[in-house]
Amino acid sequence: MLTAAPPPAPYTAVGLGRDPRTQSSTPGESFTDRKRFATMTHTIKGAEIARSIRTRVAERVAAAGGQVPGLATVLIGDDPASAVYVAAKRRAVREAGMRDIHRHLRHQATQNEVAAVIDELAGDPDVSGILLQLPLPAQLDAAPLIDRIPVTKDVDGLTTASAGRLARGERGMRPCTPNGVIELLDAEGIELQGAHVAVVGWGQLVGRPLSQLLLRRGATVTVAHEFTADLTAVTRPADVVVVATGVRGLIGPEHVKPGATVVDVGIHRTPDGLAGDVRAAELDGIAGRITPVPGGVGPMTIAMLLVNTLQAAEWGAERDAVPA
Ligand SMILES: Nc1nc2c(c(=O)[nH]1)N[C@@H](CN(C=O)c1ccc(C(=O)N[C@@H](CCC(=O)O)C(=O)O)cc1)CN2
Repeated sequence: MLTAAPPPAPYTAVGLGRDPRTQSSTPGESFTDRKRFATMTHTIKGAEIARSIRTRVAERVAAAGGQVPGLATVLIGDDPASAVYVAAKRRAVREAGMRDIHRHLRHQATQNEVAAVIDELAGDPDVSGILLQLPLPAQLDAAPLIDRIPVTKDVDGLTTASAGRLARGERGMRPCTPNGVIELLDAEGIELQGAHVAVVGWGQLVGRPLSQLLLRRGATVTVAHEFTADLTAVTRPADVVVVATGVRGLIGPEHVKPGATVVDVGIHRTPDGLAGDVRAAELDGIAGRITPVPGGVGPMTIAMLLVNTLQAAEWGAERDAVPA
């Protein structure tokens, strides 16, 4: 059944319209003026929130006994960042008491070789979920490979079928990072219904699915990107700004309304360590809340992958159940 998104409701965030931090600044106002109203910027502890989700998943796995959920990770090539992420996912799977299944193909793997591995995992009853780590080497076409993953095992929520289910508001797997962003906002008690959320980034992994999830929560969503002509005009009115562009340091104080929540999905490896798409230090005392890099959204991606794998195992058990 097609269900409509919930109607907009009055914005219920505490203090809106009274707290000067939440009021848009007037034209010509300097950042120094805006800082006059500043209070402490709260750092959203994504790593802690992720840890508590992972603990709850592990408890559910232990309580279920019998059928152990299994996650199959497929890594092609030797991209160092991908290797780090896959290793972290596999560690999290084992810590949760799940079965860790892994396939590593050489960088030159062909489309047919990868397809054969996915087909083999798709038919394996011990595999509850399949994850094809992205990005793939240039000779491979990701979309048809992702679409070989059965929708019931699509723990990344990236198949065409899962994306369609999300667009239509039907039951299905949601991509891990956008799901993690919503979890973070919920954990912080940020009211989404009626809030104005600016999503900066249009990618399939984060921006597009996140905008759909937010719409279904009753947020007023504006989607922008690094080529938006006047990005500030889009982000400054927003109560929540989520940034997933892959452009390091794109967002600074000029883009953010005092008191707004800023969620940084970007991760860049620099000589000074990890950095995000947001110039976080410059937002101190301006943003009401901000996610750090590292320790913000990244760990949530892995926690939500475990949640999806548990869900996939439950769907697998339902599918395999013999009717009485
Ligand atoms: N098939 C997929 N590929 C990719 C996805 C995805 O969701 N599915 N997302 C990203 C990368 N990613 C997961 O794969 C990911 C990114 C970051 C983290 C994380 O925990 N980051 C830490 C820092 C760790 C480090 O980089 O040293 C943090 O932010 O604190 C986990 C997973 C692209 N590919």
